[in-house]
Amino acid sequence: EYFSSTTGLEQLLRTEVILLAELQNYVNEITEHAEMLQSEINAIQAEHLSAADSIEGYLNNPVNAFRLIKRLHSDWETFESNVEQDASRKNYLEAMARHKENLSHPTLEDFTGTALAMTRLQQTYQLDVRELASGMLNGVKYGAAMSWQDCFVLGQQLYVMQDFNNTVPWLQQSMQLLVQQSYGKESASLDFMETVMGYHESMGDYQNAIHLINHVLAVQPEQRLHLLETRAHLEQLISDGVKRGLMHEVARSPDDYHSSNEYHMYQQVCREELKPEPATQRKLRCRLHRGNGLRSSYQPYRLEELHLDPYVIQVHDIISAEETIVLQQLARPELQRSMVYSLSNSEHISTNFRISQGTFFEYHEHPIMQRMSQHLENISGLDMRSAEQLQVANYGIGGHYEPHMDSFSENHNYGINTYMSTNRVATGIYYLSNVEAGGGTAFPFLPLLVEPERGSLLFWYNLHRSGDLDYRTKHAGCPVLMGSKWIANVWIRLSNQDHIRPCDLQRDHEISLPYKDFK
Ligand SMILES: O=C(O)CCC(=O)C(=O)O
Ligand SMILES: [Fe+2]
Repeated sequence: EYFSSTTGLEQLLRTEVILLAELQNYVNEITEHAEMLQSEINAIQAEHLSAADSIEGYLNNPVNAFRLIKRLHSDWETFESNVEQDASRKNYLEAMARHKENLSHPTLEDFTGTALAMTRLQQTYQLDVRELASGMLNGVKYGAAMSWQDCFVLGQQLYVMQDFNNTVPWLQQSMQLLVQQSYGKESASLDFMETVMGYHESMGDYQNAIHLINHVLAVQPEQRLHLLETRAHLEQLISDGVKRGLMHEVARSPDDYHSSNEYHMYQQVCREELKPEPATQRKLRCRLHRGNGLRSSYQPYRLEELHLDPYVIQVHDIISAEETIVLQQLARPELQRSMVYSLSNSEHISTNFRISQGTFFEYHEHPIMQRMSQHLENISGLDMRSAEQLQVANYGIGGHYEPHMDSFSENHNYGINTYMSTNRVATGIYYLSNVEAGGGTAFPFLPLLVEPERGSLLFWYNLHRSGDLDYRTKHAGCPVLMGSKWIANVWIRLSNQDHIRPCDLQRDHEISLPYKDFK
C-alpha cells in the first residue's frame, strides 16, 4: 500500500523512473529504425529526381535499368520484412509486462485513498479547488498545476466513490481549464469530452454539460448530430427549472460523525480558527525541569506547559535531529499500514480514520530508544516497565488520525492479566520531524493545536487521578498538507504507578463527563 506514507510514494517514483527509461528506449529504437527507412526513401527519391529530367535517357542506361529492377524485385521486399521483423514494439510490451509483475504499482485502493486525501485536505483546510488545481496553497506556489484531465479523473473517481458533493467542484474545475486550454481536435478527444459531458449531465450540472456539447459541436458539427437533441433536452430542463441529478439529491446523513459538532471543532483547531482562551493561556509557564532526580546527568529539560487540567506539556530539544533521522531509517523497512482496535469485532483493522504507516520496537533494540524511555521516566516519574512498545509512525500527504481517546473505554476486555491489562494512563509523542504545513496534534476540547517540532516530546495524562477516563483528552493528528510527518508514540499503562500518581479517593471524573458523548 502506497498512499498512506511517504516511503511508499518513494517506491512509486522509482517505478516511474524505470518505466520512463523503458519508453525512452522504445522511442530510441523506433527513431533509429525510422531514420534508416527515411534514408532509403531519400536515396530512391533522388534516383527518381534524376530520372525525371529524361526518363528515356535514364532507362536507356543499363545500370539504371538493372537498379530499378533489382529494387522492385528485392529491396521493397526487404523493407517489408524489415518492418515485419521490427521487434521494438514487441520488446517494449514484453518489458512492460515484466515491470508490471516486478515493480511497485498503486492499487485501486491507493487511487481511492489518494482521491479521498485530496478532499480531506480541501475540507479540513478549506482550500479552494481552483487554487489547489493551480498548484497554489494559501497564495504560495507549491507545485505543478493540474491539467483538465487530472481534475476530471479526480472528479470521476470521487463520483465512483459516490462522494457527489466533492465531485461537482472538480468536474467544474476541469471544465474551466478545458475552455482555457487548447485541446485535441481528433475524434478520440471529442469522444472523451462526450463522456465528461455525461458526468455533468448525471450530476445535474446542465449548464456545464451544454458548454461541453458546444465545444464538441464546434469541431465536428456534422459527425455529432445526436448532441443537438441532448442539448435541446438539457436546455428544456434548465428553462423548466428542473433540479435533478446526483448533486441535488444527496445530502450527507446528519448522524455521520463527519457532520458532528465535535468533528467540526476538530477541523477548526487544525486550521487554528479555534484556540485556547487567553485567560487559560496566561497561567501557562515555561521552565527548566531537572527531572525527577533519577538521572541528573541529563541536561535540564525545556518544559512548556500547554494545558494545566488536563495536564499537557511539550518538552523541547530532547533528542537531536540526527537521532530522529536514525529512528526514521530504522523504521522505514518495517512500515505497515497502521491498524486500530475495533471494539465491535475485537481485532485490529485498517480504516480511513487513521491513515499512516507504523511499526513497533522494543526499547532495548537501540540506545536512542532506551534514552527516549529514560527521558520519559525522568520527566513524568512514571514507571516505564509499564510502557507499551515504542510505535514509530509516518504520515504521508493527507495522512491523518481522526479524534480518538488513547485510553480504552470502560467496557474494554483486556484479556490476560499482566501490566497490559490496565488502561493507558499517559501518552508521550516524540516528534521525529517537522511538518511543512498541517499535521499538528489537535485536542478539539481544550482546544489546542500542537505543532510537530523535531526532537520534542508531547506528554499528557489520559486518565483522571481516580483512574476514570478524562474525555477532554480526545485528540487527533490533523491531515498533513505538505511534507511528511514522523512520530514515535509511547503509551504508559496504569500498572505500578500508584506511588507516583496516587489515585484519588474522590472521583474527580465529573468534570470531563460532558465530553463523553459530545456530538
Ligand atoms: O499524529 C498525531 O499527532 C497523534 C497520533 C495519535 O494520537 C496516536 O497515534 O494515538
Ligand atoms: Fe492518540
